[in-house]
Amino acid sequence: MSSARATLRQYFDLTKPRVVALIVFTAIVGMFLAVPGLPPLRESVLGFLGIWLAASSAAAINQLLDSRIDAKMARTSWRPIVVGQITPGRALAFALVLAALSMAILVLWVNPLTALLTFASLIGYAVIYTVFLKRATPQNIVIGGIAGAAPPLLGWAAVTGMQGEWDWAHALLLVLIIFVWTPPHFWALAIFRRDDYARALVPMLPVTHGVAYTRWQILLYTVLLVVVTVLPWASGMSGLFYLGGALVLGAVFLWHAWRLMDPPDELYAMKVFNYSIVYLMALFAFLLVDHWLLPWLQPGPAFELRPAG
Ligand code: HEM
Ligand SMILES: CC(C)=CCC/C(C)=C/CC/C(C)=C/COP(=O)(O)OP(=O)(O)O
Repeated sequence: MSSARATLRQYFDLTKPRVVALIVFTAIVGMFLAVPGLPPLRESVLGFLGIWLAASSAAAINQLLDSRIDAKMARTSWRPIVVGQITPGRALAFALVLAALSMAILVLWVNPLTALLTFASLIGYAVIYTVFLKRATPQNIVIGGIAGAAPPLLGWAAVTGMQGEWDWAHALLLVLIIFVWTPPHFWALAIFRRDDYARALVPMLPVTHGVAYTRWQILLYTVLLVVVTVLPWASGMSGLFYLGGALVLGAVFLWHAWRLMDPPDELYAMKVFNYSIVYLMALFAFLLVDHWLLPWLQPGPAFELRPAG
């Protein structure tokens, strides 16, 4: 690889691109669900850019502030700041440029509310979670999960400005789904990587309360997740196509969480973690496709019984 390409790759890695890709996808689904038909092109594209840049900036700040922890963990010891490929000063400058670009785009061309909510999410993850919660309590990822769960609300706000009567309720329902999904997502990985966290003195649940307790918590949150994912259908936001998909995906998640109580091997926790990612991606894809199918699947006038005359 040429050195310019290698450098580009290192800055790209600094933004946790795969996590941010799923985050941005949930924001895009929020945009589509916020309005009937297609969302306005200008606000969608600029909103997408602003949210993507902010999430990338937050990820870079996280790597900057966490570099000493990352250096102690096998999973993260390759990261560009840890191995000296990017200096802390350059990482900070890079993150500040991304954040400034994001805020400029959102304030000038989307709306101030989206900018404010996006900025709060950035601070929530990059500072409140990374600097305080992560090092302080095993509930770190539950509380910190609010920032990672916010993107559907950010997308919704970008295209509506939250002017409609039901905007907050429906957008917060999507946030609630990701919020409840985060503990099973993360704790499955944390079970497998518990030695890493113990070595780095990070109080993650499997370290502070043990693996058996963490497995119960994963099962509990997965049950809650299945219940919460029924709400978009129950509230009339989504249709039967979504409900069917959510129930099948949820049943598989429950089966995994149940098996994790007495797993066949150590690697099973990673299977659950990998499934959690497929689950969220597919769940939001179901929300999106259902939104387009809804007008066709709901009985239209052709099916209505009208009184004669
Ligand atoms: C506080 C909340 C969260 C915590 C603590 C957390 C934690 C983690 C960790 C530790 C990893 C492994 C990353 C690595 O090895 O580089 C990971 C991977 C991942 N997370 Fe999360 N996560 C959270 C929220 C989210 C959210 C909100 C999303 C998306 C909506 C997400 C999507 C992903 C994806 C796609 C991966 C796989 C990345 C890869 O394959 O490189 N996470 N998460
Ligand atoms: C503006 C906006 C939408 C912000 C979104 C913030 C964001 C990128 C959230 C992702 C959460 C995440 C990857 C947590 C990883 O935990 P960790 O940092 O403890 O994991 P690590 O050990 O892999 O670094």
